[in-house]
Amino acid sequence: MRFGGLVAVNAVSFDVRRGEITALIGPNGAGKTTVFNCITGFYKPTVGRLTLNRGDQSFLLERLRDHEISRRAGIARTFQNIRLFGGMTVLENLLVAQHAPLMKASGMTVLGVLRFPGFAKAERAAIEKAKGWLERIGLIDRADDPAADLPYGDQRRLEIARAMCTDPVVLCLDEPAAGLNPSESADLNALLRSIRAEDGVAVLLIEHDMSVVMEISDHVVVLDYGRLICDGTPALVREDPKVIAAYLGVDDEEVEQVEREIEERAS
Ligand SMILES: Nc1ncnc2c1ncn2[C@@H]1O[C@H](COP(=O)(O)OP(=O)(O)OP(=O)(O)O)[C@@H](O)[C@H]1O
Repeated sequence: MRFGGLVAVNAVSFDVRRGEITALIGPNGAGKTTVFNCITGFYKPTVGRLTLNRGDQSFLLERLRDHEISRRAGIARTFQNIRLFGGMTVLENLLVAQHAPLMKASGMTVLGVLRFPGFAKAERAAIEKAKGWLERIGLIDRADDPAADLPYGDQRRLEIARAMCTDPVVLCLDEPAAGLNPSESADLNALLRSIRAEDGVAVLLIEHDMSVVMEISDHVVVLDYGRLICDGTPALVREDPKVIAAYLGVDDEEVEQVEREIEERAS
């Protein structure tokens, strides 16, 4: 992905698998958000291919329009800053996420206004699904409160539930643990683990909090200056000299020295 003369992401290739949590990490400016923006259709990569395999269907994401990436391919995302509809209730936020199927069931409004049975059924199903997610994230008692009134950690989990209400196959989370206290962070980890176990979704997250990354991810991809420098299990990534050097801000020529120091410490 180029921005004028700047190559923000260069020849990066990795897989994200269903039923796994993949963390995308790297120092500031490494290109993580740019990768997210390419996957979710905010940017069209200058060169390259993003393939999503879903059952026997295959989607080339860079060729789809933004709304098709969420609706047809099944990719959902959250942002670094919370983007709930603060004035809407907690429940309404989850219904908005189901707007597309509801609009279809309402025959683009007409059947909805006339309360056709098909629409009433779809509406009930949407409310049931929303309530199911509120049970899962422990917010059913706050269903009718404005979303903006929730504590920060609850808002983060509500955002994830909202993304899940679109029935995604890939859930992209941009720094979900940012600003959370340890107890909120533990609740977030539990939610992500349950999504991995119960929903068969591929979770891709950008995260700076290494305790979250090491605790919940199955697979870690590390970027530095727009290039992929490591791709493997948390244990492998933690010991990789290139990763340690990137995080310590070590120059390229000093990487060998860091490698030697790590080997000496290990022996
Ligand atoms: N729209 C844009 N126009 C020009 N340059 C951009 C644009 N978006 C990102 N960049 C540049 O691309 C590089 C990668 O930025 P990106 O935001 O993807 O990094 P990041 O790893 O997400 O960083 P952070 O951890 O700070 O969020 C940076 O040099 C950034 O300045």
